[in-house]
Amino acid sequence: MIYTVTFNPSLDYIVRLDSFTAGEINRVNYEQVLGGGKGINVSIVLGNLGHESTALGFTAGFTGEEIKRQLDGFGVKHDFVQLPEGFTRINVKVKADKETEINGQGPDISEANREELFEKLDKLSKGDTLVLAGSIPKTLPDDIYEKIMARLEGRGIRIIVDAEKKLLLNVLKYHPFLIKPNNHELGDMFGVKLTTDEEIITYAKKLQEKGAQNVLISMAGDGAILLTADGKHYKSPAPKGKLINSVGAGDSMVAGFITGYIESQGDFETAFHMGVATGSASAFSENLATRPEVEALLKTII
Ligand SMILES: Nc1ncnc2c1ncn2[C@@H]1O[C@H](COP(=O)(O)OP(=O)(O)OP(=O)(O)O)[C@@H](O)[C@H]1O
Ligand SMILES: O=P(O)(O)OC[C@@]1(O)O[C@H](CO)[C@@H](O)[C@@H]1O
Repeated sequence: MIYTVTFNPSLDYIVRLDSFTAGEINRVNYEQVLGGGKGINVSIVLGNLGHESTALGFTAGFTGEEIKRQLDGFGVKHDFVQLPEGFTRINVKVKADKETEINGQGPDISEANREELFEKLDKLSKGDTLVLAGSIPKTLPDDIYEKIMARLEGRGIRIIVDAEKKLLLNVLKYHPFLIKPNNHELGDMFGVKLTTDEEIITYAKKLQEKGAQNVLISMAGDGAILLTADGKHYKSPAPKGKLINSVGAGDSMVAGFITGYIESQGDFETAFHMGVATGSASAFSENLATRPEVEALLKTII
């Protein structure tokens, strides 16, 4: 069984404008409200690709209800800890000549709420896959990722982590099966700007030295690089197409990778290509990738 955890889900309010000027009234010419947050996006795309998962995490208020309603519409199972107060954040994604994102901070989460999530995670068993993804609201301790990994250590659960900086660096000692920073996040972790593939591979190896098993570096329109635990690396260009909405492209890549890995019974190259094609299929669409869209792009890169 696959589980995703989104510590800080969001209702993404995506707007398009011909131009955007800070400090003035700007009128949009397109708007959409999508339930999101990284783990939730992974669950939605897994569902689109034909794999069942359960979305876990914390939801609150009317925005949390809307996310659950949308997940029900997609047929995605969910079992969130319901917070008694506050509301799940609204993240604003402004698409004009440049892309601007305003991500909310998220509701308060008490120790008792946290314990409720831990109890749900205690039910996972050998062979399960767990995706831990995204930022955390300010009331969660920044060792929450570590605490979960420590609690599940030695249980035979395949853990995938998609988070930034300290949240990611601190879990490497628990040997996550896969991590997926993008090239900018990889550079930020070491305080460097990475430009060439060689530099990216060098720094991705440093994450393996710190404990990560497999490292998938996404590079938006430049494709991706995968370093596997057995010392191999793979590089793929991104499929060609028109960028429409990159929100969730990285999460889609994670869902595609899991799908390829499961369907090929553990072949990393298949998983990698499926990940790249799924990321791009989402980037080329208003909504998250569907299976026919992914399969059409897959043919162009293998
Ligand atoms: N402009 C693009 N053209 C083609 N493919 C793209 C483009 N942007 C993203 N992708 C695909 O999606 C994958 C993941 O994208 P990206 O590196 O932007 O992830 P990310 O930074 O984690 O994204 P996000 O946080 O928005 O989900 C890329 O490796 C690529 O396959
Ligand atoms: O603030 P975080 O948790 O880092 O990112 C949240 C977020 O930007 O990630 C998803 C895209 O990857 C969106 O659905 C969501 O708004």
